[in-house]
Amino acid sequence: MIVLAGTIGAGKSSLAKALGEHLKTDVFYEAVDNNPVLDLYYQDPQKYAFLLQIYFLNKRFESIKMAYRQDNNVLDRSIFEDELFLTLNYKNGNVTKTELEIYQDLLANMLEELDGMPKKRPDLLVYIDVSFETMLSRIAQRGRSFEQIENQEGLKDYYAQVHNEYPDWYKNYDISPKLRIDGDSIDFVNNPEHLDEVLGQIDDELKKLDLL
Ligand SMILES: Nc1ncnc2c1ncn2[C@@H]1O[C@H](COP(=O)(O)OP(=O)(O)O)[C@@H](O)[C@H]1O
Ligand SMILES: Nc1nc2c(ncn2[C@H]2C[C@H](O)[C@@H](COP(=O)(O)O)O2)c(=O)[nH]1
Repeated sequence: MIVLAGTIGAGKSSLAKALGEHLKTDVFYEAVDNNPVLDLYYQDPQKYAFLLQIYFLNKRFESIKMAYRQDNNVLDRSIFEDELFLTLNYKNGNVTKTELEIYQDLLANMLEELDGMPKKRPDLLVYIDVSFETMLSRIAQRGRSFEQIENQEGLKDYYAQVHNEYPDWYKNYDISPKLRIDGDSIDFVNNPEHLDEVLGQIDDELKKLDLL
C-alpha cells in the first residue's frame, strides 16, 4: 500500500492515478468531488471546520478499511495529515478546544482500529514537495472555484500556513518508510520522461523494501 502526501495542489491525485496504472492497482481518491461540506468550509471556516474534519476522517477511514484489506493499492492523501489541518484550524480559531479534543480522541480510537487490520500501516509514503508558488499556481490551474484566492480574503494566508506546516510534518513522520519527490522540477503530468523518472524512483524504493 502506497499513500501520497503533500500540500493542497502538490499533485497527489495526479500521481496516485499514474501509480495505479503503473502498478495495476486500485486507487482510493480523497472525497472531494461530492463533498457536501468543502465549499461551505471555504465560505465560512469558523462554522464548518469541525464538520469538514469529521467528514474527511470518516471518508478516509472508509477508504483505508477497504485498502488495508487488499494487498496492493494507492491512497490519495494519508490519514496522518488530517491532524495537521485540524490543529491549524484550532490555531486559527475555527475549531474550539473541546472540538479539538473530541476529534483527537476519535482519531486515536480509529487509528487503534487499524492496528487490528491485516495491514497495519502503509508500505511507503510518497511525499510530493512543492514550493508555495507552485502550490498557488497548481490550485489556480486546477480551477476549483471555492479554492481560488481571488474569491476570498485571507485564503492566500491560509494556504501559506498549510504549506509551512508540511516540512516539519514530513520530517517527523515515522509510521512507515517514506520518499520525497520534487514536485517543482518534475512535471509528471505533462512530461512522460519525468513521469518515468518518478515511477522509477518509487519502483527503486519498493525494490529496496522487497515489495517489487
Ligand atoms: N508535477 C506536476 N507538474 C505539472 N502539473 C502538475 C503536477 N502535479 C500536479 N499538476 C497539476 O496541478 C493541479 C493539481 O494537481 P492534483 O493532482 O489535483 O493535486 P493534489 O491532489 O495534491 O491536490 C492539476 O491541475 C494537475 O494537473
Ligand atoms: N480543512 C481541511 N481541508 C482539507 C482536509 N483534507 C483536504 N482538505 C481540502 C484541501 C483542498 O481544498 C481539498 C482537497 O485536497 P487536495 O490536497 O487533494 O487538493 O480538500 C482536511 O483534513 N481539513
